[in-house]
Parts: sequence; C-alpha cells; structure tokens
Amino acid sequence: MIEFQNVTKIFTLGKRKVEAVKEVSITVEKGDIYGIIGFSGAGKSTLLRLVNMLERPTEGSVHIQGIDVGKLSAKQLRERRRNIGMIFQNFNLFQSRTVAGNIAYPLKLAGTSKSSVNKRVTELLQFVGLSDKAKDYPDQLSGGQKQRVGIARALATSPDILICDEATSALDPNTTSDILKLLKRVNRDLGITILLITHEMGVIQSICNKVAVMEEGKVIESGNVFDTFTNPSHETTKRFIRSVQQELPSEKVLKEWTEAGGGNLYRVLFKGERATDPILSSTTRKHNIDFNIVYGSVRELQEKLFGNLIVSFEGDEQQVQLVIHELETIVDMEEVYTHGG
Ligand SMILES: Nc1ncnc2c1ncn2[C@@H]1O[C@H](COP(=O)(O)OP(=O)(O)OP(=O)(O)O)[C@@H](O)[C@H]1O
Repeated sequence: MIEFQNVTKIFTLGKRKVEAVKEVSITVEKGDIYGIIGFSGAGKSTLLRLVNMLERPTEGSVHIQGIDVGKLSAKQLRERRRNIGMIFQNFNLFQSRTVAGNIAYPLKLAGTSKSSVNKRVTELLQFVGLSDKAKDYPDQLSGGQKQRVGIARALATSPDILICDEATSALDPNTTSDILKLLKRVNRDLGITILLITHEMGVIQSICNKVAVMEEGKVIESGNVFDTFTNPSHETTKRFIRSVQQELPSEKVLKEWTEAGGGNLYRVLFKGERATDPILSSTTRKHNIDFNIVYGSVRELQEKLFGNLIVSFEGDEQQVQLVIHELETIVDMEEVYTHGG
C-alpha cells in the first residue's frame, strides 16, 4: 500500500546538509495500523511528509498503491492527496467554522453537491459520536472532541489511508484511550490503512500491528508489534518498551526483598499460547518446589497474551536447579537478580 524503497531525504541549509531520513525501506500493507516511533528529531515527520507528498525523496522512491509518487505532476498529486486523510496533534481546525462546517470543508473543495455534503456530514458526526455538536464552534469543544472532528474531517472524502501526526500527544490518558479506540474502529470498520507517528510506546502497544523504530533518520528495527515487544533487538527499542512496562521491581523493593531473606529472582516470559499454560505450577509441583511471583504482568498485545513475570523458587536447591533447567527448555527465562550479588 505504502512502500518506501531505500528513501533518503537531505535538507540543505546554506552549506549544511541535514540527512533527515536515511536509506529507509519499509512497507505498510493494506489494513495495517503501522506505527513509527522515535525521539524528537528522529525523522518521523519528514517520513510522513514524504507520504503525503509535501516532500520528495532525495534518493529512493515512495510508492503508494503501486504508484511512484515522485513521478506525479502537481495536478496528479492534488488528486492523489484526496485519497489520504490526515490528523494532527493540534487538530488544525478552522476556528471560524462550526463542527459541521469543518467536516464539510474537504467535500466542498472537491465540488460535492450540497445534499451529498449534508448526508455525509451527518453520517460522519454519528460515526465519531458528535451528532449533538454539529453547530458548535471548535473553541466550545474539549481536546478529545476536537480530535474527533479532525478525524471526521479527514474521513470526509473516504480516503484509503489515514495519516496521524502525534494525534493523541496533546490529550490526557483517558481521552487518548477513547481516540485510539476510535482509530481502531476507523481501521476495522472502514478498512482504512493507518500510518501514525508517535513518541509514545503506549500508542503502539494499544493499536498498532506493525512498528518501525527510528533513530537519527534510520529505521533501526521494524516488524510485527508482538514480536518487537517480546523480543526487541535494539537498545532504543528496549528503552521505549521499558517506558510502558517496568521490567524489574524498584531498588527499594529489591532491598526489602533481600532483607527479608528472599532468594534469586528470575524473569519468565510467556508468549502467545504459552501464556495460558500452567507451566510454572506444573513444573514446580513435579519437583516439590514452591514458586513465588514477586512482580510482573500479563498483558494483551495484538490479541495475544504476553506474560513477563519475576519469580523466585523455594525448596531443595538441587530440585530448584532442575526446575530452572526444565523451564529454560520451554519458555524464555533469565536470572535477573542474585541474592547478595
Ligand atoms: N524543512 C527542513 N529543513 C531543514 N531541516 C529539517 C527540515 N525538516 C526537518 N529537518 C531536520 O530533519 C531532522 C528530522 O526532523 P523531523 O521533524 O522529521 O523529526 P521528528 O522525529 O518528526 O521530530 P519531532 O518529533 O521533534 O517533530 C531534524 O534534525 C530536523 O531539524
């Protein structure tokens, strides 16, 4: 659907050259919610501007639905852009137009008849849950409601692709969650492919099926969200993941654990179907060993369970070693804290 082939974008500022995007190759498939995450200055916005054709690649190409957008004329570009909706961090609504007027705007630009505009606006207001706000002005709305208007406006011309530029960064956690649910409906119910950029791993975790991690213009890791979360390879990716799931108890709790005579701690990762198997209890029971879950979580990622548990084992030392050995053959496991170590 959207294919970056070895894309480099260089900005020239006087004598200085800024390589904002370096040799990026990623493919967004139809139906994806593809998240691009990176710290400030990583090149995310530039990548989006290459998709909505506000920038042209210095090298490489961007194909959208099989068409090399770098080769289109200005007129063709304008036509193609109608097929891409966009929402923004600061909503970018027209303050002087009502909610209905904002949503109607792209339809009027496209020359749609008045009755079709009215019908479509009513439909969209209902879809985003703002039917009672049609006549309100943006400054009468909350941030979440403004973003709903932004989404309705972006959907007005029935695009195939929706681009989201830090769409929830200005919103509180509850409102973020509502907007993310709405974006999921846009993807699932309307079949719209979503490409989003964010610096929040929580956004990737809750709605994306694919992710690319950017750093200094490069994509340093990309793939399926479940695989990336459960098996990250790059330190920056690990940092982002740690921001949504603390891996270990705090130093204070570890100290208390040691003082109370607690033993070594092990991380046990359960992925997908393994997360529902009673592996810990069946293995320890066989060896007459007790286990203690000290810390951790079981969460849902892309409709699969992912457990990250910190456990200790108590009982005969030789049997404990046998349990650890046996578990290592079934699940991902590592020692994360050595008592007195
Ligand atoms: N039009 C431009 N002219 C010159 N340099 C630019 C231009 N646009 C972006 N850059 C530079 O390219 C690099 C990547 O910027 P970009 O805005 O794409 O990053 P980002 O990941 O979106 O960051 P942020 O989250 O802060 O917006 C930065 O060093 C930026 O200063």
